[in-house]
Amino acid sequence: MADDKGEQNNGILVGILSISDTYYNDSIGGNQGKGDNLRRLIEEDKLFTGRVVLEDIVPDDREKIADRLKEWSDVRKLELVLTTGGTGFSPRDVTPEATKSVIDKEAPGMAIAMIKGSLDITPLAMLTRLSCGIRGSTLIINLPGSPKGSEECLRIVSPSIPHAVDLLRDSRVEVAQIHKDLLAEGVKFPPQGSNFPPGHRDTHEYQHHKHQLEHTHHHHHHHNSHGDHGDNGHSHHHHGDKSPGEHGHRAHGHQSPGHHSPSHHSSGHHSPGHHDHHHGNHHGNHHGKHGHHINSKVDPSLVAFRARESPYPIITVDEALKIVLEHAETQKVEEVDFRKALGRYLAEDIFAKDALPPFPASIKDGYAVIAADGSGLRHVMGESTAGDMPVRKVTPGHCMRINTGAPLPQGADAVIQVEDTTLEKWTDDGKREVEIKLLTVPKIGQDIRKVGSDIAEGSQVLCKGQRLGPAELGLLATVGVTTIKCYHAPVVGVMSTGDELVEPDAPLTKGKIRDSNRTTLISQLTDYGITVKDLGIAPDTPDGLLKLLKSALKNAEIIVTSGGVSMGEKDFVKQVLQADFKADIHFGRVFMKPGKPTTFASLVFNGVKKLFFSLPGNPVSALVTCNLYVIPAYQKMIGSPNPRRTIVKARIDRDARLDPRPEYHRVVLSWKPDDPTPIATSTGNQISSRLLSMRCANALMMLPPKTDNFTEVKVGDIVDAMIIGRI
Ligand SMILES: Nc1nc2c(c(=O)[nH]1)N[C@H]1C(S)=C(S)[C@@H](COP(=O)(O)OP(=O)(O)OC[C@H]3O[C@@H](n4cnc5c(N)ncnc54)[C@H](O)[C@@H]3O)O[C@H]1N2
Ligand code: MOO
Ligand SMILES: [Mg+2]
Repeated sequence: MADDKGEQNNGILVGILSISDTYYNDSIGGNQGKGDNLRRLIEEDKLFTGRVVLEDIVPDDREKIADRLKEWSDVRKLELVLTTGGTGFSPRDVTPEATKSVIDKEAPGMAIAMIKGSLDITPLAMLTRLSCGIRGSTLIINLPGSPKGSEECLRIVSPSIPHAVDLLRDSRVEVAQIHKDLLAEGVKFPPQGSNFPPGHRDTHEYQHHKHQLEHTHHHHHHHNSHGDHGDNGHSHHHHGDKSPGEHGHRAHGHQSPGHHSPSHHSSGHHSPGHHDHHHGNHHGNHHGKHGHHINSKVDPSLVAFRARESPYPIITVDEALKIVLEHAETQKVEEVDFRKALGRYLAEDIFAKDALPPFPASIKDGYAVIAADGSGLRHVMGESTAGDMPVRKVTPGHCMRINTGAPLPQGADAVIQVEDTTLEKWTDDGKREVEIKLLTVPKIGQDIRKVGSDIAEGSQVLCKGQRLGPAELGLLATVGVTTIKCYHAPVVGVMSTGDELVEPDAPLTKGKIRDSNRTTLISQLTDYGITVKDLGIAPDTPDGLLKLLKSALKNAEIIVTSGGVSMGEKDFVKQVLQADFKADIHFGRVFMKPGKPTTFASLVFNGVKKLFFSLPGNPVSALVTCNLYVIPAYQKMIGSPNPRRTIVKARIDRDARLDPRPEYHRVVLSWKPDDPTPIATSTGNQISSRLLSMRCANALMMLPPKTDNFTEVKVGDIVDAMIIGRI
């Protein structure tokens, strides 16, 4: 597994990196042939058995050189990288510095040999600064810039190169072999998927797993035969790990020996592939404030040992949501000021201590009268306005001006609205009404709200478990209950991960994209009244992730990350959660589109249960899975009796082909005048990188997975749609 036979037969895989400002500028649009002499030495003169597979020119720029060296060793997996140029004394010469910044180990002997050999030829060799070393399993050798100098130096070190490369290859094979042997001896590596499903952790299962570790293609009967192929063009059909709805047994992926398999039951031996030295953080931990180094147990250099199939069983959305809701425990009750309680759930019943209205109150602007007087003339004796209690009593033949909401004066038993009266007599200055005429016959109680007619004294106005929206908070204000018992509202921390990410206001430099997930996730959560903590961007390194996640634990109870959960060799989130935090990974894959690598984990920190939602990095996947899992979990924690999303029926506006995975197709729901069923208008291309497919979407049309007989839905079909936005 560690070595491809073909590679060995063709000799050492070599890259030649020329470093020169001048050559770089001249070379734009075409390689100027710098480094050709070295290629000839290898391929024609056969200095050693090798093949030059990559050649490039970069300017004398430390970062550019370092980036290329990292790419060639980590991604391109070259076995030998020769640099030529940038090794002198001029201020622009930075090749040795760039090299030193990326290598794990120096190989000073090679540099000494080259300098010693060159000194025999010219004393000017004293001015050559060369660095050689090893990054991962790649040997990097600096050579001088001049064709003559570089050739001489390569000749000097070439006898040692094949053996050096062999040793680096061997170490890979050896590590793999050691772990294979350990497995054969029955050393307890954590069983795969041992956290899932939660009810299946018995010893029997565990033993069963141990025996299965090497024979991983282990099929169980599924009730459901959907394979999972063809997602976004990655259409490898794996076996064994695609078992939607699989109960009772976990699916088994292929265990790579150095891979941290998903478990917290690690018996002190959780990192079989871990070397006892720690690598520096090659990628620069840009969050390091104090220069304090935190070391993750995850070794980022073991690229070759990453799992080639996900060890996490794929589970259905229903199962995933059930697990999430089981772990999202309703929080403890706390007292809060009602002004801070919008969106929260009551943990107590609320009663009215007073009646509303507390006095008989007028419903109209008009006159308080005695009904028995009938219609006709009344002498106006004064007024009752809101906010005052009238002192005078209405006597027969009299009336009192009254406003809406004002207390009914004593003696009166009806209100006549001003529209039903005429003014008969008034004072010359126009300041006083003296006599009016009622045009209608008043009835007792007319236009009067009785005491307690809105809220009776002592009655229950709110119940435990009700959500506090605007009206409910208004009721609390009305009854004067300003401190209430609610379920604790956890703080949600939101973090992006990825070396490619820059802040939205930053200019785009090479290879970078702007971080949109923090914006979408923070906004989505804030929209639900959630207190959100922005945790920033973590780099794609175990150390960087560890550091940011550690601080996240102190600041948040639910931690939402995006990115770094799939199969990439830089996808370290799951490994760090498991190896460094000993987190319980409840699931690591869900049979859905988008959102397949959605990961959910928990751990107890300082006595508090913390939940981790590690959402996929694709912008749509992150936002959809936040809606599907994070929001229901939060709702459950703050006491919602019904935390699941609302699902309605909708009519699809076009034909849509089904995906092998159940799809959450983004739509805009709208209503036509004569049709009670909403129309679901698709947002178009549903690829999970396309955030435009979420634009204005207020629902997710829940399309079933494709089967042999059922491959598409047709325009006009009625489908389930999950409401995720304002309707
Ligand atoms: N070999 C396989 N590759 C992939 C699989 C798989 O099963 N096997 N699954 C694919 C699926 S499905 C998804 S979804 C993605 C999920 O990837 P990760 O969660 O590991 O995320 P990254 O690799 O870090 O990023 C994916 C993508 O999203 C962009 N991204 C990440 N963070 C942000 C952000 N904050 N703002 C904007 N864009 C972001 C990132 O640049 C990548 O383009 O994996 C598939 N691969
Ligand atoms: O396709 Mo992934 O499942 O985009 O989220
Ligand atoms: Mg990835």
